[in-house]
Amino acid sequence: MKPLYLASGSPRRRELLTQIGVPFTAVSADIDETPLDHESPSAYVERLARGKAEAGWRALETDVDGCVLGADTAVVLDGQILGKPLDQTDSMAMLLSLSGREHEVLTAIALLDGQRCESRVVRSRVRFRPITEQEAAAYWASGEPRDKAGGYGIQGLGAVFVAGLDGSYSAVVGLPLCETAELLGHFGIPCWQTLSAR
Ligand SMILES: Cc1cn([C@H]2C[C@H](O)[C@@H](COP(=O)(O)OP(=O)(O)OP(=O)(O)O)O2)c(=O)[nH]c1=O
Repeated sequence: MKPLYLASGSPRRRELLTQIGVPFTAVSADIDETPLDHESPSAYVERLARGKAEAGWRALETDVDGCVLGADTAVVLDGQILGKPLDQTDSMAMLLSLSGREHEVLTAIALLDGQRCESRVVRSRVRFRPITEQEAAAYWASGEPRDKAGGYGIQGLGAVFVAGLDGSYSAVVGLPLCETAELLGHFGIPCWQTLSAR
């Protein structure tokens, strides 16, 4: 089986990939995440996922037989991309804008080897219950929003705001496992084999 590299510094993505039993090595893939003018959220996450996979590939140098997986997640409200909060004011404004409403979470994955790159964009809808200013301040103080797109983590304390989800839970956390497993299969890296060998 080809060695797999995960081009990500996200602990969530590492945990999710571990969940489906595929052995991998994490490599860093720092790229510029500034959206282009007039770029749609879907084009944005796909470009970044591909860019992270390519940056990971360049970091490998010697292992030309390997495969590199990159991913990117964006929270989208009224067509606007909400990134990671800059500070408490930004975080609270983000959370209060999501309060009592539905938003989209887009996660793109890209898988690359020496010959080709394949990518997918997974779209989920998340509905938040109304959130008070006091709750938004207390949530910031918990430390959870800091490194997360849209300023919340569905897998953590942020779950108390989530009244509904239509889509992929793992995609909201950062790596859509159904689609990731499918792409890995296209590149000759089956999850099932590893799972049945446990
Ligand atoms: C919406 C949401 C996002 N997130 C996280 C997943 C990602 O780590 C982060 C989105 O930012 P990304 O830029 O997609 O990822 P990252 O910078 O954390 O990691 P890397 O680029 O190195 O792979 O937000 C959650 O953990 N839970 C959630 O519910």
